[in-house]
Amino acid sequence: MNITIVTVGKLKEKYLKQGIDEYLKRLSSYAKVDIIELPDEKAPETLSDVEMLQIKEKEGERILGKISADAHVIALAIEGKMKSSDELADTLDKLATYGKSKVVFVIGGSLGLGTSVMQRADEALSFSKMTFPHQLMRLILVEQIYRAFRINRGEPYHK
Ligand SMILES: C[S@@+](CC[C@H](N)C(=O)[O-])C[C@H]1O[C@@H](n2cnc3c(N)ncnc32)[C@H](O)[C@@H]1O
Repeated sequence: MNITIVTVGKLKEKYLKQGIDEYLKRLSSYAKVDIIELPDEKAPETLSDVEMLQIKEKEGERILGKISADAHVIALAIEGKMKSSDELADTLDKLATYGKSKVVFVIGGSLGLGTSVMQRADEALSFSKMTFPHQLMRLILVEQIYRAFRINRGEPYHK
């Protein structure tokens, strides 16, 4: 399976980078996982609703430019559907079974994801009602993808 994580905004924190690299290393035995980091638009503190929409759509164009037509897209969104780790594992297992070998996870920037990306997404996945910074979300996501592969292989993983 080819997994791509498309993210908006730079990963600046060294401690998060180390954690992400560790999970990418572990994941390399199970799947090809690539991270595409896209630049974010400058977002000053005070923005009108229209300006916010414009920023999200500009970032959205960049995101959509990285997604091929045959990919299954999972957009990370607070208002998406919550899943257990077993359910995410099952989703990835079913996609592999039905020949969907390209899976793209999308993490938005500080304003979130725009309408065009949400419309392209095959599903929206929520990690809780809480808001996580995009950099931390990247680490949480790679850990959960790793956990999913371990679950699907029936391999032990600390609870
Ligand atoms: C700082 S958050 C954006 C917050 C923005 N106000 C919103 O409502 O989407 C950056 C990105 O991290 C991801 N994210 C943050 N918290 C999340 C959660 N609880 N579940 C799923 N994705 C989340 C989303 O992709 C979001 O676009």
